Amino acid sequence: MQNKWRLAKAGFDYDVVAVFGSQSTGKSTLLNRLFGTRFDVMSEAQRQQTTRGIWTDRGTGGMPVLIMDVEGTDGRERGEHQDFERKSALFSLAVAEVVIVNMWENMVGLYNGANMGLLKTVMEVNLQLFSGGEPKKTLLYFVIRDHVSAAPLESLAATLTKDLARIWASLSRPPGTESATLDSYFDLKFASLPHKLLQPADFEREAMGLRRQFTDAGSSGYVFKAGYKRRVPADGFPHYASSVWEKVMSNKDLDLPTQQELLAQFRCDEIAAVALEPFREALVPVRLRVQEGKVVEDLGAVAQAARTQALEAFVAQAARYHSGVYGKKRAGLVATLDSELHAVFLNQVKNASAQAAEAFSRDAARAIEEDNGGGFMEIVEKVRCGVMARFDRAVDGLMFEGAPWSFAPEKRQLDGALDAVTVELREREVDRIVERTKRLAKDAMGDAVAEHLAAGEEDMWRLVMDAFDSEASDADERLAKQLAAAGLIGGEQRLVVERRVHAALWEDVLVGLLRDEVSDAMVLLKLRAAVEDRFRYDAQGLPRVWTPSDDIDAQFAVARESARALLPRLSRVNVESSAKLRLARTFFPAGYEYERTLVLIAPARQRDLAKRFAREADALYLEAKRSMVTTHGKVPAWVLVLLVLLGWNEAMAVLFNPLYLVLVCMVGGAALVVHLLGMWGPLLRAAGGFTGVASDQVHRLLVEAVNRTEPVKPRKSSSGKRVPKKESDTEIEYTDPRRSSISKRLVKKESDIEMEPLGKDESRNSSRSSSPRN
Ligand SMILES: Nc1nc2c(ncn2[C@@H]2O[C@H](COP(=O)(O)OP(=O)(O)OP(=O)(O)O)[C@@H](O)[C@H]2O)c(=O)[nH]1
Repeated sequence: MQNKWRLAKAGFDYDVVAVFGSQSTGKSTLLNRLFGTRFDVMSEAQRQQTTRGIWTDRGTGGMPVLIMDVEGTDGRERGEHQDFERKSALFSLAVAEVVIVNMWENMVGLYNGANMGLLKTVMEVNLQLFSGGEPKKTLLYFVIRDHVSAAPLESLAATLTKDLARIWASLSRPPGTESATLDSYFDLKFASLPHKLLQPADFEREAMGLRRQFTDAGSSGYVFKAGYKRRVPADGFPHYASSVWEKVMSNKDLDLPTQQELLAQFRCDEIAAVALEPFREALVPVRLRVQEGKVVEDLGAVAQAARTQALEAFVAQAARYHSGVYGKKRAGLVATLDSELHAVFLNQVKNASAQAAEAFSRDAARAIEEDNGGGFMEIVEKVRCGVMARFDRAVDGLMFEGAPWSFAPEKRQLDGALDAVTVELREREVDRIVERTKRLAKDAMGDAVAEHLAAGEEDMWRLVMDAFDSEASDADERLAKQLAAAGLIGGEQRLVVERRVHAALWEDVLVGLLRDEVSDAMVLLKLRAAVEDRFRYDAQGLPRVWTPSDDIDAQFAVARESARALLPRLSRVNVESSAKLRLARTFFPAGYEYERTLVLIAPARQRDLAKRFAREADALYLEAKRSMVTTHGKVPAWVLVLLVLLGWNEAMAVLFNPLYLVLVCMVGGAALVVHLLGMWGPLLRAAGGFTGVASDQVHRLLVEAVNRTEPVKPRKSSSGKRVPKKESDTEIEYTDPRRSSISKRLVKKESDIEMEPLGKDESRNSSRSSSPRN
């Protein structure tokens, strides 16, 4: 249809004509005249059958007509294959809309002649083919050859019509067609041609006139009327013809409606397959990009164009076929197109979703970071709107008219993912606010806590708790303002955050500060300050100078006991006075056990500290005793006598030497002044200190001198770090504890503090002070 006759794209605009008749009656000659074909014509000299089987050709001069030259009936050569006549008639009537019955004039009226048998066969097979459905008319065009008699064509036509009616009446018709008349199945048309050999010129002229009826659609006798068409689209003709032929040759029932449905199914599938090819090709590049995780901007447009093109190509060809089959096949094609598109679209939506979630998380975090005054929720909502708008744009392009899909579930899923990111960001924001609140609280409470604990007064916990309560109230106020400004949360959720902040203020801030204050070094410092406060200074805060009349033991016992009483007080937080903690159940988060944080110094550590304090206190006591011996020691009488005897000459020399006398008087005067002022104790201590410093200096110089001669490796700690020199390790300045807090007097950090030498226990203490806890 395509390669030889160029008719495949003709749709329904083509016609099929077949010629029947007895053998060698000039059928091929007639067809060649009418249609310009080149069917073989029997040679004049050799009378034998020329046409065997059925031959087909297209009319020349652009005629969209297929002509079938059918083997003539009564063929002697066929012999036993008599049923070929019936089969060829069945096939021709199934395919051709116009059947030319070629006969000699002298055959007209011969009812028992070969032609009548042929006509009977034609009518029978026609009934077989069309009785099932809507009757399809066929034009029977009788061409009477060698019309040489005087009988007019009308008379011949009437004779033939009568014969046909008789045959029709004699047919046993299938149920439902009993009352059907001949003309409900056939139109009859008659023409005659002069003798080809006797009247060649007339023959040619009239043959040309006949030709116009087949070529000139405008002529009144035009034979190819729309009602005769078998409605087999040109591109389906080969399949239809071969399928009919197959049925005919295998003697199977042949009904045209079924054949046409089968043809429609076959052709619609073929057309759909062809239409799908460019569609799939157009999708390949975008599908690849989508599979790489990209969002393809023009995916919707590309897909829609490819889909429309495929459908149009299908409709253009398939719509000519059986409407029921076509409808189903079209729906099938649409389903295939849409399912392939949907798979790509789903990937695109998945990519768009992932990109939206990522962009939201990143952009929102950045916008919060660069916050220029907008509230948290305002910022997040703005970013979210932008992200969702981008997602909608990517998805909207995929929703074209009649599309059976919706991406609402994917959008809901994305909404859920963005909600989760929002919650995460909000928690991070709340964490930041809580951290800020904690920092402020630490700054605010740090000094007060240190001061109250350093004073160690009976009511120190009340003061500490007052400070905590007040800070907690301030923090609540600050938090409420910050949360409101950020538009973060309110109501129940705010209460939850508040309680979380309370727990942080309590444990991370206050208890943290308190634990710093009750480290070993700090506790020992406090205890020592407490004992010194009572033992070394009098009620007016002046340093004591011990005299033999003082009861050092009693004074020391009182001072030590008062200091010892401080240790248990420091060991546990007393929250009785806190109004906030009285309502701990609603103040802290549910399940928070603040009681476990109350113990600051465990009993074992308390015992250890008590021992270490006792040793330090003993040192104070011994120092006090020594100062009294130094100040008030008595010189024995024999020493004085010995002194007079041995120093008589020197004394006389001094007395009689004016220079020495003046010097002695000055020294004596100064000593008298010191004595009268009661300054011997401090003076001796100052002298002792000076001697100590001088001895240290000498010691250092000696060590340096030795080191210069013999290099010594630097002393290292177990961790490999250089250990500072002992001489500069400790630098503690003591002043009146009633005038400033102990904490402020601590110049070096606690780990650097080293107590005074304590004889045999020194090594044990020093090893304990370098333990990890310290
Ligand atoms: N008398 C007469 N002879 C004709 C006419 N047309 C053709 N012939 C001759 O009849 C013979 C058979 O012609 P074909 O055209 O081959 O006849 P056919 O019916 O096609 O023959 P088969 O294909 O063998 O059945 C040829 O020798 C023709 O010259 C005609 O109109 N009148």
